[in-house]
Order: sequence, then C-alpha cells, then structure tokens
Amino acid sequence: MNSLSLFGHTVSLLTLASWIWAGCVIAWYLLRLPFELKVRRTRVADRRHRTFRETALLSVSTLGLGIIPAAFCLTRWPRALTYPASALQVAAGTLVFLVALWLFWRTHKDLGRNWSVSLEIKETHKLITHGVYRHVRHPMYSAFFLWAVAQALLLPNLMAGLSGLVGFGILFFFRVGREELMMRETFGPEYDAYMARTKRIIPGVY
Ligand SMILES: C[S@@+](CC[C@H](N)C(=O)[O-])C[C@H]1O[C@@H](n2cnc3c(N)ncnc32)[C@H](O)[C@@H]1O
Repeated sequence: MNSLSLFGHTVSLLTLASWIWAGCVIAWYLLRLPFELKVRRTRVADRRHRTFRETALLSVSTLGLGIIPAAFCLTRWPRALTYPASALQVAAGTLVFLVALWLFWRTHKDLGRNWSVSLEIKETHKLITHGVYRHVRHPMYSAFFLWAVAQALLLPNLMAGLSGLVGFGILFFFRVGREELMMRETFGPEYDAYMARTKRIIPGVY
C-alpha cells in the first residue's frame, strides 16, 4: 500500500509520513517554548564550556535532525536513495515519535530552570535526580535518540532517514563525557554517587 484516502483525498504514504515528521518536529519546539522563555530569566554562573566546538556540534545535530530531513520532505531529494514506504514502518515511526515527545516534555518538567541548550551552569543550579532523572542521567538525550529512530522509520530515504542518528550521535558522543565532567566539577561526590547508580540513556544497559 503506497497511498491511502484521507478526507476524500488520495495521499501517498510518503506524503503522510513527511507531514507526521514535520508535525512532530513543530510540536517538539512548541513544547520547549514555555521552558525556554522561563530559563531566559535565570542567570548563568559558568559558561566556560560553551565553546566553538559546542556550536559546531549543535549545528551538525540540527543538520541531521532538521535540515536534511526537511529538505527531503519538501523536495524529495535525494531521489535515488528513496525506497517504498511501508504502512507498518510509518505507524511504528509515529508511535516512537509520540514517546519521544512525551519524554522530552517530562525532562523539561524535571530539569526546570537548570536546563540549557548548550553546556553551562546556572547561578542557582541544582542537581536533579528525581522524575525521569532517577532512571538515567541523560533522558533528554534518550528523547533525541528516539526522535532520530522515529525519523529513520518515518522517512523512507537512506540519507534523510539516517541523518538524524548520525547527526545527533555525533553531538552525543562528543558532548556527553564533557557534560559529565562539568557536572562532577560542580557537584562533586553528589554527582559521582548519581553516576554510580544510573546509566546514561537506557536504564540498566548504557
Ligand atoms: C541539553 S541539557 C541536557 C540534560 C541531560 N544531559 C539530559 O540529557 O537529560 C544540558 C544541560 O543540562 C544540565 N544538566 C544535565 N544533567 C543535569 C542534572 N542531572 N541536573 C541538573 N542539571 C543538569 C547541564 O547544566 C547542561 O548544561
């Protein structure tokens, strides 16, 4: 099945999957907006870790999770790497994106004013170890990985589908060690103990 009827119109599965991807990405930023407005009023104590390298990593991630898939949804480029969409794949991708959205919202609720896009420490920074932070140290990164998996399922194109896993994977693996070092420098034994009882992104596994 490569097309279906929606409100009397025939829509290809690929078009539907592109709309779902775009809708979930818009929802992601709308969910973040109130938290982003709130943290703007929180003063930063340490921004030594907000380096050019951080900006480069954020750009690579945005390219893989946003720009390349958006270009595919709008232009179908690169056509040669597209394969037939399957309804099961689109349904699974939608489900994974919904779980990612929930987890992303939950991490913002738990982190509150301690959240920042890049690596920094606020003046009133508190170590959060409750809510979803009880299960893993980096649940927001788990949510981003789920977005990347959902993208791979939703977009039947080898480049647009997999660019999220590559782009966010690069950000994660080059950032996570530095973030943990920054947290250990700030919170000392409290963070060491937290590290000893939790995994990074998958409870009990990694
Ligand atoms: C983009 S957020 C990601 C947070 C976390 N790595 C995650 O994936 O859920 C990065 C900022 O969150 C803050 N942060 C990370 N873990 C934290 C924790 N357990 N408690 C409070 N702040 C934390 C750090 O100050 C860092 O600059």
